[in-house]
Formats: sequence, structure tokens, C-alpha cells
Amino acid sequence: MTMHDERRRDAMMVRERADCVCDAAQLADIYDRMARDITEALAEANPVILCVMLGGLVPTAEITRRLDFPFEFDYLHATRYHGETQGGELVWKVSPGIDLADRDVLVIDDILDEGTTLEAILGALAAQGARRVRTAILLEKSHARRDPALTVDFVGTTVPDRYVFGAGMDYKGYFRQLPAVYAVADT
Ligand SMILES: O=P(O)(O)OC[C@H]1O[C@H](OP(=O)(O)OP(=O)(O)O)[C@H](O)[C@@H]1O
Ligand SMILES: Nc1nc2[nH]cnc2c(=O)[nH]1
Repeated sequence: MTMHDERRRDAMMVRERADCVCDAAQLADIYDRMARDITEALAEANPVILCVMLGGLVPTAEITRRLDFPFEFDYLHATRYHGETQGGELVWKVSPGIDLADRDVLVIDDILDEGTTLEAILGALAAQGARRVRTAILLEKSHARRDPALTVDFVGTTVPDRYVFGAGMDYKGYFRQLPAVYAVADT
């Protein structure tokens, strides 16, 4: 069996034992509410919406298809989990291509965990001259390991302090496509 086969087999076993912590119907309600709140705040602001790849892809698609106002769209790619379940050093792969000087910006990502990724993104966007940066994060992980000063403008819901996957989030690269969110079972 190759290393890839083993990773796939491990992922399938983890999925079988995982607990659903947010089902597809709950996610749809969450996306509706986030889109309403974002519309209220940004419909007249001509914003740039930035998807944080990769995990932000699904929440960004779900939220933006519910937004019926003009905005420009771009992405950035910053990652620190590298297909594993423990965070490491943040690596910037792609910076936003649109000039952000004096723009209202909305960053959409899947999960706020230790906050390292979001802090770095906010620092980078400020350095690019964005006028105001708001943040929309589907899931906020419930624990005390991040700086309490780091707040999010639009939060979907909170999840327990367990590794989660689905709705854009991966388990070792797998299962981003699942329409619900699952937490890895204790070993
Ligand atoms: O709050 P933190 O502890 O920094 O973790 C949150 C980040 O971790 C995940 O990204 P990851 O590095 O796994 O890359 P991915 O989006 O490609 O899965 C997620 O998409 C967030 O961007
Ligand atoms: N997929 C996934 N990525 C994360 N990045 C930080 N925490 C998590 C998590 O629980 N799941």
C-alpha cells in the first residue's frame, strides 16, 4: 500500500467515526443569516471580497451567491496546517491581486482556531492600504488559546475544540466537499 493509499484509508476511517456538529440545513440557515448581515453592512460600500484559499472556498461560494449587490472578488492563499491537524508556520502562497488601497474589504474564511492565520492576513491587508477590513468566518472554535482582542465581524457559529472537517475544511486534504461539518472522534 502506498503512502497515499494509507492516508486515504485513514481519512475514510476517521470519517466513519466522526460526529456531525453542524448539518447541511443548519449551515444553510447560517449562510442566509451571514449574507443578510453582510448585505446590511456592505451593500453600499463597493467592497472587495477576498476568499482565503483553500478552506474559504466553500463558505465564500455559499455566502457570495446570496449577495445581490455589486462587489469585486479576489482571493489570497495563506496556509499553516499543510494537510495536517496541527498548525505550523504560516506560508503565504498568493497575495490579493486587486489594489486594496482605500477599499472596504471583506475576508471570508472557514474557521478561526488559534487566530494566527487571520492575524497575519489582517496585518498584510492593512499594509496594502485597505481602508477598513471586515471578517466573515463560518466557524469559531471554542477555546481560550487565541488573543481575545481578535474579533470577527460576521461569525457563522461556534464549534467545540476538536478538529473539524467538511464545508471547505479538510481532514488531511480530504472531505472539503462534504455538505456538513464533522468533528474527529477522540482516539
Ligand atoms: O486560526 P488558525 O489556527 O490559524 O487556523 C485557521 C486556518 O486554518 C485553516 O487553514 P489551513 O492552514 O489548514 O489551510 P487550508 O485553508 O488550505 O485548509 C483555515 O482555513 C484557516 O485559514
Ligand atoms: N480542517 C480544519 N482546519 C483547521 N484549521 C484550524 N483548525 C482547523 C480544524 O479544526 N479543521
